[in-house]
Amino acid sequence: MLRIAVPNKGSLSGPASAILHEAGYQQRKESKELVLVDPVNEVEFFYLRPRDIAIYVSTGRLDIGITGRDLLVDSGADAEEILPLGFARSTFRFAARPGTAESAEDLKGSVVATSYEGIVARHLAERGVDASVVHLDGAVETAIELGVAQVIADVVETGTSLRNAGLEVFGEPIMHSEAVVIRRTGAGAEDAAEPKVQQFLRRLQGVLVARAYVMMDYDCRAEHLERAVALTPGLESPTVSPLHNEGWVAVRAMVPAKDAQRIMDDLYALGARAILTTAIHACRL
Ligand SMILES: Nc1ncnc2c1ncn2[C@@H]1O[C@H](COP(=O)(O)OP(=O)(O)OP(=O)(O)O)[C@@H](O)[C@H]1O
Ligand SMILES: O=P(O)(O)OC[C@H]1O[C@H](OP(=O)(O)OP(=O)(O)O)[C@H](O)[C@@H]1O
Ligand SMILES: [Mg+2]
Repeated sequence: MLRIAVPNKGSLSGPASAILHEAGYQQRKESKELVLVDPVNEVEFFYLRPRDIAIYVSTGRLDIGITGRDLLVDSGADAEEILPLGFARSTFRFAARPGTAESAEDLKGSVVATSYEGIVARHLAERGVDASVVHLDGAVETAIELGVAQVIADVVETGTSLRNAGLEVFGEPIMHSEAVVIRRTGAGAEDAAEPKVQQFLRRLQGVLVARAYVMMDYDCRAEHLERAVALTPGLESPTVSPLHNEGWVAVRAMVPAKDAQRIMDDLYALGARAILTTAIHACRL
C-alpha cells in the first residue's frame, strides 16, 4: 500500500481532499477520521496536521504527502517537492506599521513575530541581520498592537488580515507558496513504492490538466485550417477530420480554459462555425 499524508485541518485540507477525490481516491466522510484505507487503489491516507507532514514523510514512514511549500521549507525536514498543486497559493512577507522598515536589512535589533521561525531565521541569517524571532501559533498580526514584536512575518493572500490590523508589507516577498506533493529527499527509482508514486502523480497531473483545459471542436474551411490550427495548436497536435461537405474539415484540440472564449471569438472571425467547448473530466497525458 502507498502511504500518503493529507492535511487534516486549515486551508490545505479541503482542496487536498477534493483533488484526491477527483483523482479517483476514496476520501474520509468525517473530519474526525485519522486514517482511511482505499483498498481498490491500494492506498492508505493519514490525516495529519499540515505542519507535521514533512516530518513524517522525511522519516520514510509515509511515502508521500501533501503540504504547503512554506511549511516544508520551515520544517527543515529532509523532504522535497515533487509536484506543485496550484491551490492554497500565498506569499510569505514581512509586515509592520507604516514607516517601520523598508527591507529585511532594516530589522537589526528588532523583534519579529511569526509562526514560521525556520523561514524567518534563515532569511535574516542569509542577510547577516541580527534580529530576534518570537514564535507565535497564529493571529500573528495582533502581536504588534500588543507590543510583543515590532515586525511580523506571515502568510499573505488577499492582505485583508494585515489591513484590518493597520499593517503594511515591506521588502520583497520572502517566498511564494502553494500546496505541493512531497517525498523523502533522495527517494527514487530504487524505492519499492516508486511505480505507485509515479501512478499517483500521473493521476493528480491528470486532474490539474482536466481543470486547466477544455476540449474545443469546430468546423472550418480547409483553406483556413492553418490559421485556425495556429489558434488551437493543442497539446501535441490537433485532430483534423474530413467533413461530408467538401472543402470543410472538423478540428478537435485541447485549449486552456481561461483562453477559451477569446479563441472562440478569433475562430469565428476566421469563418469557423459550430464551435463547441466541453469540459474534460479526467486525462492521462
Ligand atoms: N489565507 C490563506 N490563503 C492561502 N493559503 C493560506 C492561507 N492561510 C494559510 N495558507 C496556507 O496554508 C498552509 C498552512 O496551513 P495551516 O493549516 O497550518 O494554517 P491555516 O490554513 O492558516 O489554518 P489554521 O490557522 O486555521 O490552522 C500554508 O501552506 C499556508 O501558506
Ligand atoms: O491575506 P489574507 O487573505 O488575510 O490571508 C492571510 C491570513 O490567513 C491566515 O490566517 P488564518 O485565518 O489561518 O489565522 P491564523 O493566523 O490563526 O493562522 C494567515 O495566517 C494570515 O493571517
Ligand atoms: Mg492560519
